[in-house]
Amino acid sequence: MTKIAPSILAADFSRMGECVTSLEKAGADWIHVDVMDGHFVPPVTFGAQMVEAIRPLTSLPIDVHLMVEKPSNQIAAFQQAGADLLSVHVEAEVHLHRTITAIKDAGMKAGVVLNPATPAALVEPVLSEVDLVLQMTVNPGYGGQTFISSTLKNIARLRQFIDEHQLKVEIQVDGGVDVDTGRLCREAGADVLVAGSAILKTSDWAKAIRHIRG
Ligand SMILES: O=C(CO)[C@H](O)[C@H](O)COP(=O)(O)O
Ligand SMILES: [Fe+2]
Repeated sequence: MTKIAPSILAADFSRMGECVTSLEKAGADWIHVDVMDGHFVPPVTFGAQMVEAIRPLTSLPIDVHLMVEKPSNQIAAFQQAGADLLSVHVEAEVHLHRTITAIKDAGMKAGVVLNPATPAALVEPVLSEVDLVLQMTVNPGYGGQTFISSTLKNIARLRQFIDEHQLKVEIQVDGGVDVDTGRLCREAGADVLVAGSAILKTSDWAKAIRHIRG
């Protein structure tokens, strides 16, 4: 079954705790935390302290999407805060293999992330080492953007590579995902759909999660 990872970027930040407990009740599979540093992407959001704050409120896996320069500097802080999965952008990390190894050595699952214009081939050498590959379906930095359909080709290519090599890697997609674009991503081979606006900006989160899951 397709997993749904609601992004708390779309939450009311003054009611974050309530938001996380409501998402769990509404049927979310993971909680997606978008960390932005004002350098890799223009906005600044939150860091390991947010993970520490929400960790006691949910038993769901906390899935951290690091949109930061020098992601290796953040590994210890997110491990101590209780993150389950740490994903780093291939565009932000020169020593990708070393950073993936450090994330796994710290006891977390490791993910690699591709921007829409980054060729999928760039992560193929490390796919046997990671738990997750995240294909961005918008340019990172903001919620509520329009899905970029040319990314579907990357999703299909990743699916083919993973199946051909019989790898245990989940394909996650993130950005502009709703009922319609979520279906296209599932058909292209995605396993985990991140959705912010299409869940949190509606009045019935359980219904939105059910419909996006398909
Ligand atoms: O990584 C992200 C932005 O960089 C967010 O996870 C993503 O944009 C989710 O928001 P929405 O579903 O509203 O597009
Ligand atoms: Fe994200």
